[in-house]
Amino acid sequence: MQATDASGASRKTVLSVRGVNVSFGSNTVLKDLDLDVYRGEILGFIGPSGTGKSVLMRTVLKLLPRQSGKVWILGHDYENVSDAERMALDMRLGVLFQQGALFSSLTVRENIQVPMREYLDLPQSLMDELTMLKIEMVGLAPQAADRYPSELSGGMIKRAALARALALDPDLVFLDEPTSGLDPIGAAEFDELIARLRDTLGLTVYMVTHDLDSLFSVCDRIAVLGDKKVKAQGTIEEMLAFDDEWIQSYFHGKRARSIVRKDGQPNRAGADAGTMNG
Ligand SMILES: Nc1ncnc2c1ncn2[C@@H]1O[C@H](COP(=O)(O)OP(=O)(O)OP(=O)(O)O)[C@@H](O)[C@H]1O
Repeated sequence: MQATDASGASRKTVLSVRGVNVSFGSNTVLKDLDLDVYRGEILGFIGPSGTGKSVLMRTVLKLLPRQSGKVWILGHDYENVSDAERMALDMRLGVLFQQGALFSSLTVRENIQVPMREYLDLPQSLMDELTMLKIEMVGLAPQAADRYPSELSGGMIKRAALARALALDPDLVFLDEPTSGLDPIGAAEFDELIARLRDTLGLTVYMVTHDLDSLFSVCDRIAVLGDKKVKAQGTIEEMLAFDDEWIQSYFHGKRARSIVRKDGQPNRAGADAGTMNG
């Protein structure tokens, strides 16, 4: 699908959400929500706690039902595809859930091979080879392959979970708060890794985050959830100038001061130094 942005440039849409409504009983979480994610971008998805960022990600992935609305992924109506098309589409998506969600009884190698076993029919030797490539790609030492999640640090768990999300060479990856729980240096390194993978693999990244550093240092665009819909989307510069109380206090509040300059422009040096997190 092609879309035209505000500058008139044509961009390929890899995820398109239109008019999505999600309620749990009388609790309406998302109402008439629209969102586009473009090929090759890193989109940061933010919003106050409990407003439905995870619900949207899970709804898009069909892990939660929606009452109405449409979701197109990589040009396909995700609701109306055959089982075979759905499987082919699922292989092009990678997901990193909050806390990593690795299987605790499996080693890192076995965790990474779960999607390979589910979707591919490969000899064990080839799976082992591919696994070691993924491990290297996310910056883990080869010895990490035989460790169990309980033997890994928080940062290693995130990297292992990312390696699993990349197991099938996806086009689009969903990351739910990938840097939460990491110290500022670990978080900055993880951001760099995501940016590098986007550049080298041509990934499109949909990232739910609370991390101001990530927004400033790696996100190309930001979408803000509020009032049950996407109430603003654009570049960091556009967000800094956006006339909305929550967005202003988010980007100009106490936490943000070291990464937003007095003139309201992003202080890239401050962001790169990884001085803020969480
Ligand atoms: N399976 C579910 N059943 C019922 N209510 C749910 C379910 N999942 C989420 N909710 C509700 O949906 C709302 C949004 O939750 P969600 O976890 O998406 O928020 P969030 O924006 O991701 O929050 P945070 O930033 O704190 O992670 C909350 O009110 C939550 O209680």
